[in-house]
Amino acid sequence: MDKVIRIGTRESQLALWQANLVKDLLTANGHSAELVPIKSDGDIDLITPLYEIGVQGIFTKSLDAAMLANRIDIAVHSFKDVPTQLPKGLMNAAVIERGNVKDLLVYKNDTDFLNDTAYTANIATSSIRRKAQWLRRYPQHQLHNLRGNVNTRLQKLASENWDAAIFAAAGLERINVRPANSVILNWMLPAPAQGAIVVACRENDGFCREALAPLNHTETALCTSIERAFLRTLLGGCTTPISAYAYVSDGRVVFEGNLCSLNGDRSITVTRQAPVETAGGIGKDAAEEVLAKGGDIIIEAIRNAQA
Ligand SMILES: NCc1[nH]cc(CCC(=O)O)c1CC(=O)O
Repeated sequence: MDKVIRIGTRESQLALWQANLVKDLLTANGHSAELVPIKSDGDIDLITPLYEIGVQGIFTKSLDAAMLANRIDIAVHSFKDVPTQLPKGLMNAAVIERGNVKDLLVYKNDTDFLNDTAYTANIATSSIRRKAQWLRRYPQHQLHNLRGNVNTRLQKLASENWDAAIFAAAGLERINVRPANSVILNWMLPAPAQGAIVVACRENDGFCREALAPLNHTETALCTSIERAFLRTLLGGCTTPISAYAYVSDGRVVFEGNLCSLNGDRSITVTRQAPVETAGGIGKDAAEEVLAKGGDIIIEAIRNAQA
């Protein structure tokens, strides 16, 4: 009998859903696996916006520590929460096929306010990427902080006097809590790796690496690695409104990346296309173009504002 693979997970409904998916995939391949729920700092303080906490990997570091201490064997993460610099000794061993990548607006009554330029709508999100893109499109709106897991955020929206709140569609759809009052924001460019799930393990754990290899979805792994290379090249250690999305169409990777100022008054978008076989470098390339087009000045301004 195989050893039982210990799967570390956060305790939110979405995290447990994602961990159970990985457990089912491993079990279907003949492995034994069990869930080990672990609290993350990002789930304990639900008031402070994440960009103010400023810690890279706030959702992932408790699981990373548990893996390095050999209390769990693998960890399941929303890929967009994973820092581009992994702790020494850990590796991303599989990227699961991507779900819905888009952002979703959940509204209270109707979406008429989107077409009424005289109305100051109240929109809730704690994501600086969503804030910046929203303000670029709707500069007259008022934004409010909204933290917590998907379920707490939906409850908070119901109890506050806000017009709408922004979520990752994948988060709501996976656990079946997408309200009827919701619309996909097709114009909003998602966070790098949004909608994708990654499974990490110890680099020296050959057994888990082999068990996870068949779970890797090549196309999702390629697209998210391009998006994360864009992020890594732009990110000088500060929290910045950076978006990126890559997908494969007719054997080609189509990429779009964006860097925005905090209030959305400046925005640089870069696009790239390349055949799948040679697309590995287009995320880094695109980021260098953003920097050359004035992105370095936007990043410097954000760094000064956050210092
Ligand atoms: N930052 C929190 C987070 N991390 C992953 C998801 C949703 C699932 C995903 O994007 O893969 C969410 C919630 C949200 O952004 O609304």
